[in-house]
Amino acid sequence: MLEVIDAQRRYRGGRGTGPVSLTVSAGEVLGVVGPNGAGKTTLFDALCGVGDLHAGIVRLDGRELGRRLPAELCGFLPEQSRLFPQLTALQACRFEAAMRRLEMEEDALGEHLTRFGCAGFRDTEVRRLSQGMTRRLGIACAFLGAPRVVVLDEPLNGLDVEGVLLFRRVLADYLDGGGMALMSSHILSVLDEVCERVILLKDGLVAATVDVPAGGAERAYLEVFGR
Ligand SMILES: Nc1ncnc2c1ncn2[C@@H]1O[C@H](COP(=O)(O)OP(=O)(O)OP(=O)(O)O)[C@@H](O)[C@H]1O
Repeated sequence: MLEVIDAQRRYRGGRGTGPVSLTVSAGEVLGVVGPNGAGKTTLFDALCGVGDLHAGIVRLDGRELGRRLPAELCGFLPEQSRLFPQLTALQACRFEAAMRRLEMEEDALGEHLTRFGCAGFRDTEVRRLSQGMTRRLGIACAFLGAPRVVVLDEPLNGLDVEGVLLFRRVLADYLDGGGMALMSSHILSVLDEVCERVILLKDGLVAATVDVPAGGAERAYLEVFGR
C-alpha cells in the first residue's frame, strides 16, 4: 500500500498543494480530479521528486521513504513530456532505465516498446514524433520495469483510439500484477472506468473522497464544485 501523509508543497503566495493525505492499495488506481490550478500537478511532481515536498511523509508497503517516491520504485508520466527531444524512442527508454537504476538488456527494452505500441518509431528522434506517439512513449517509460507505483498525469492527452485501448490493457495487466496507480484526468468517465476511489482537490486540499461505484466521479464533482 502507498500512504501519503500530510504532503505539502506551497509556493510563495500560498498556491500549490497540501496538506494532502491519501492511500492507494495494491491493484488500485486512485483518481485525482480538480479544476485547473487545484494542485494535481504540484502534488504529482513533488511525490516523484520534481520539486520537493515541504512537509509530509511517504510510506510504501509499510516502509517510510521520506518525502518522495524513489525513482526505482516509481514510474512517472508528467502532464507535459519531459523526454529529451534529440534522443530516439529507444534511447529515451534506455535513459529512463538508467535513471531508475533498472538493469534491462537492449532486447528487453525493444520488447517493452513493442508492447506499448512504439515499435514503429523506436529509432525515430522524440522531436520528430507526433503528440500521440510522444504520449505512448511517455507511458512506456512510466511502466518500464513494472514499478511498484505509477503516477500518471493526464495519461490520455493526445492518444488516439488505439492508444487509449492499449493504455487500458497495459494498466489492467499492471494492476493484476499488484501495481498501484495515482492518475489524474479531466475526463471523469475515464476515472469511473478504472478507479474504485477518486479524490477531489480544491485549492490544493482534498475536498472529498468518493467511492466510484457509489455514484461516479461526475456526480461527486458536481456536488463539490457545482455546475
Ligand atoms: N512554479 C510555480 N510558482 C508559483 N505558483 C505555481 C507554480 N506552479 C504552479 N503554481 C500555482 O499552484 C497552483 C496549483 O497548480 P498546479 O499546476 O499544481 O494545478 P493543476 O491542478 O495541475 O492544474 P491543471 O489542471 O491546470 O494542470 C495554481 O494556482 C498555480 O498557479
